[in-house]
Amino acid sequence: MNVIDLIDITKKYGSFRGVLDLNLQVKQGEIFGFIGPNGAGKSTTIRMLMGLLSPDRGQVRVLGQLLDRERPQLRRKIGYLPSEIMLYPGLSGREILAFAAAAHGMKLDAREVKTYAERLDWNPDRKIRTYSLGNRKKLGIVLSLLHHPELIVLDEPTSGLDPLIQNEFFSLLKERSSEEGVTVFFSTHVLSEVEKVCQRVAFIKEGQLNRISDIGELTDSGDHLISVVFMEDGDMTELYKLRELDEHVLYDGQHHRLRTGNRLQQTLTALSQLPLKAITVRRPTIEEMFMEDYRKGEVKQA
Ligand SMILES: Nc1ncnc2c1ncn2[C@@H]1O[C@H](COP(=O)(O)OP(=O)(O)OP(=O)(O)O)[C@@H](O)[C@H]1O
Repeated sequence: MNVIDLIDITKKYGSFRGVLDLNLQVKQGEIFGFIGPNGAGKSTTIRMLMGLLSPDRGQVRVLGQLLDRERPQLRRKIGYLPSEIMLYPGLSGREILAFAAAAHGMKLDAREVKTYAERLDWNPDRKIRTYSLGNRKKLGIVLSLLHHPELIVLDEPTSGLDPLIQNEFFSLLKERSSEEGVTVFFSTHVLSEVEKVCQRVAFIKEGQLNRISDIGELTDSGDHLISVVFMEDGDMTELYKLRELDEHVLYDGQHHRLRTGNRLQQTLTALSQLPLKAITVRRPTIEEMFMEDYRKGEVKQA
C-alpha cells in the first residue's frame, strides 16, 4: 500500500514557484529521504502532505485517504516534526509531552519518556526556555513519536543534533520501521544521512523532482571517477579526444577528470592506449552523484 501518494501537485506563492507537478509515492514501512538545496520546495511539499497548505492543483493522499478536508482521525495516525517548532517557554518538556498525549487521548507513559530521555540525552524536567536548539529538536522528535503513529513526517529533523544523537535518532526510526511497520518521510540537506537510514530517496530542485532512487542503486552503480595525468604537460582533451569518453571532462591544470557512467571498461581500455603518467579510479560519493544529476537536470524514476 502507498502510505503517501502525491499526484501532480503544484503550489505557487503568487508568482513565486513553490512546487511544480510533483508525483511521489511512498510505500508502507519505507524510510524515505527527501533531499534538496535551500528553497527547493521540501517544506512546501511537507506542509501539503500534512494538510497545512492546499495544493493549487493535484491530489494528496495519505494512508489511503484524500486530504481534502480536516480529518482528525487521520491526523492521529501521523507524527509530524515541523522545521521550526513553537513550544510554550514556561512549561517543562514533560508537561508538553503530557499535554500532547492528552490531545491524542493517551496517558503519558513515564517509562517511555525515560527511555527517550536516556537515548537522546535530554532532560524532560527543565523548562523549555532553558532548552538549547538541540534540546528543542529532541523534544520535537519525541512529540512526533509519542503516540506511535503509522506515518512519521519530519522536516529537517537532524539540524542542531550532534552526530552521536543523530545516530541514536536514526536507530529509533529504524526500530519503529522494522518493529511496527511505520513509514518515515524526512527531509534533509545532508546526503550522508540518507545513505545511513533510507531505502529510497527523492531529489528535489527548483520545485521539481529531479530523481527518485533506491539507495542501493546509487551506491552500487558502475559509475566511477577517473583522474589522469599524461606524460606530456598541458590540456590533452582535444588531442586525445577525451570528450568522446566523457563530454563533461575537466582539466584542472594537472589532472584530467572523467566520469565513466556505466562505461568503465570502455573508458579504461581507451585510456590504457594513451601515454599515462598516473591514473586513479574511484567510486563517486553519493554527493557527487547527486551533484551530477543536478548538473544534467535529468529526471529519472526508479
Ligand atoms: N510563504 C511564502 N511566500 C512566498 N514564497 C514562499 C513562501 N514559502 C516558501 N516560498 C518559496 O517557495 C520555494 C520553496 O520553499 P521551501 O521552504 O518549500 O523550500 P525548502 O526546500 O524547504 O528550503 P529550505 O531547505 O531552505 O528550508 C522557495 O523559493 C521559497 O522562497
